[in-house]
Amino acid sequence: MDDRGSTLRELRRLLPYYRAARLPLVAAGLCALGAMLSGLVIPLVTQRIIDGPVRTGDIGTLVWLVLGVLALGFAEALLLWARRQLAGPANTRSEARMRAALYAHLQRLPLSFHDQWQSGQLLSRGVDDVATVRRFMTFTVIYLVTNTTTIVVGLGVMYTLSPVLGLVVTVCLLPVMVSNYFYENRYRVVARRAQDQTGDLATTVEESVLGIRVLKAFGRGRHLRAHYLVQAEELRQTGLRKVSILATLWATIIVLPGLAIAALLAAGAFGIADGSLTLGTLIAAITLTTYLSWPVESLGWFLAELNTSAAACERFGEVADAAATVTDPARPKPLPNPVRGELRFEGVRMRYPDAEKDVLSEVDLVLRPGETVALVGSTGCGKTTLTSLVPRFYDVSAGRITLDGVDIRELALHDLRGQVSVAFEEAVLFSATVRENVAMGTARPTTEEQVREALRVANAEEFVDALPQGLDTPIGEQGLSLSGGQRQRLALARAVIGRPAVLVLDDPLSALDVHTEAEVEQALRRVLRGVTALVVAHRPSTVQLADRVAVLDEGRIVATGTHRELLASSAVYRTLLSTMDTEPVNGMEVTAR
Ligand SMILES: Nc1ncnc2c1ncn2[C@@H]1O[C@H](COP(=O)(O)OP(=O)(O)OP(=O)(O)O)[C@@H](O)[C@H]1O
Repeated sequence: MDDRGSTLRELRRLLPYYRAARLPLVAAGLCALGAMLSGLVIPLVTQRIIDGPVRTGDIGTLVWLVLGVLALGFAEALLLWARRQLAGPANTRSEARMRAALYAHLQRLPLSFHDQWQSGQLLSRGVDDVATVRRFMTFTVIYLVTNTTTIVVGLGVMYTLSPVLGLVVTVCLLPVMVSNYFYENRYRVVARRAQDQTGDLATTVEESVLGIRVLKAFGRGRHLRAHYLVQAEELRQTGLRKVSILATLWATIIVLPGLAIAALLAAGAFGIADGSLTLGTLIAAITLTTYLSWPVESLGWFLAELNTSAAACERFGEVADAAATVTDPARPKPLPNPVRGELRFEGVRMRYPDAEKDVLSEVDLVLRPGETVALVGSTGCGKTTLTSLVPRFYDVSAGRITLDGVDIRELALHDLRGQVSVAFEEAVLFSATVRENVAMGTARPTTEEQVREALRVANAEEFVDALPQGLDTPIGEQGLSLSGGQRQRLALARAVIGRPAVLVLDDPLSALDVHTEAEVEQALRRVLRGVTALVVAHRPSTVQLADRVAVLDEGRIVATGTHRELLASSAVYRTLLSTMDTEPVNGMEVTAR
């Protein structure tokens, strides 16, 4: 009972997406019902033919009755065609609506959600589960209703033909219904498991494709393949379990209508012998039972599909219902005009969901407009976490961050992110052209000159022009066809194209070799001109770009000042520098004194 309730509850979630499709779906259902009923009438006409013209030799009536059977056959075919024509377009539209809604919601969901979800699980929900739901709405729902109606009407007709034969058929078909009910509950559990395992498998495939270089470099391909095979085997076992449940169900289902026909023949023979039944009635009853076999047999299949779809809806809902915790305020404040870019951290505390302690416990820091501040600290002390609070990838747990005096949570996300640009340690590019990748840095339409200007600032115009199709050169997934330094410079161009007031950079130099580092460093110098920038520094060369340095230690900013000031005043800073790359950069003294 509870299960049935939850199946319906899950399916109710489809209403918003399928509301617009309800008229075509009802019309398609009526067509399917009409087709079924026209098929049901055929046995009755057969009875008339056998008990009428076949016995009396009345050819005129025979012709009309045969024409009637033909017309019914045509009507059935036409109605089935109309059902597909009506249900198909409406359902594919709703499927697209579901996909679009899920995709949009995935964009809204905070990083804390994405941290916890495997991409393969999201992929299988957006692709497989939505398709399962569409199949359900195209076939299952319609046939569950029409088949049940056909069974009820068919049994009614059977009882009007002969109550005894009606009873015989009911007794034989009842166990089919019961076993349908019994098996579909078991099938539901296995169906859900199979869907989850498909998601796990998709995650493994995706990760091994994205990480193919690492796998090859470390020779771990074989290991991951073994892992993949284990997962594939688990999925296969679940598939076999599904097959086994369905096989038992089908065996029960197939044998019983056969038994019904045998019982009808036996009971009918007695009826004809004692004159209580005509031959026409017996043949009509047998034809009717044969006709009812499919609706009865398929009921189990459709109930299984109902459960698969309920599981798909449940899985869809796990994402669609996840709360978008980082959202626009109810009444966003307007951005100051012009934005000066003063960034202030006031008593900022941050703890990740489910974490036991704070990463940041009391961060106070002011970045003056146009100033570049390098953030240094030991590994894992929370530098990336601090920078990711500025574009509100995560929200502070306490305290506040202000931009020109306005709490960033009071700004519309769109406004905030229009003013705060980011570039990460690893430059992430998309499988699109250079132009599209750079233009992605702003929501505003961009001209070629603006893209070029951004590339110039990022020291990237020259190498882009040397690419086979210049700005229109497609770059592979993740930009793997470019060198590390080229990728990083494109990422910087993307960060500056929207002319942000604030730049947040997670050491763009740290993943580069010395030669490439010099190219990107040059780009960074230009990028940082005129904007407020918070730059995580893993290398002395990055520290060198900053006007001031802030030292993060044990969740707090323990010292701020110029490099020289800190060398003189902060023991933590000196220790940190001694653990960094100690190579002097451009004559700068970086080693601990
Ligand atoms: N998404 C997350 N969920 C939970 N904990 C996280 C998450 N990201 C980081 N952490 C934890 O927060 C702490 C700070 O991580 P963070 O990446 O901010 O450090 P970091 O100073 O940038 O490190 P590094 O210098 O090595 O890049 C670490 O203990 C890390 O395990």
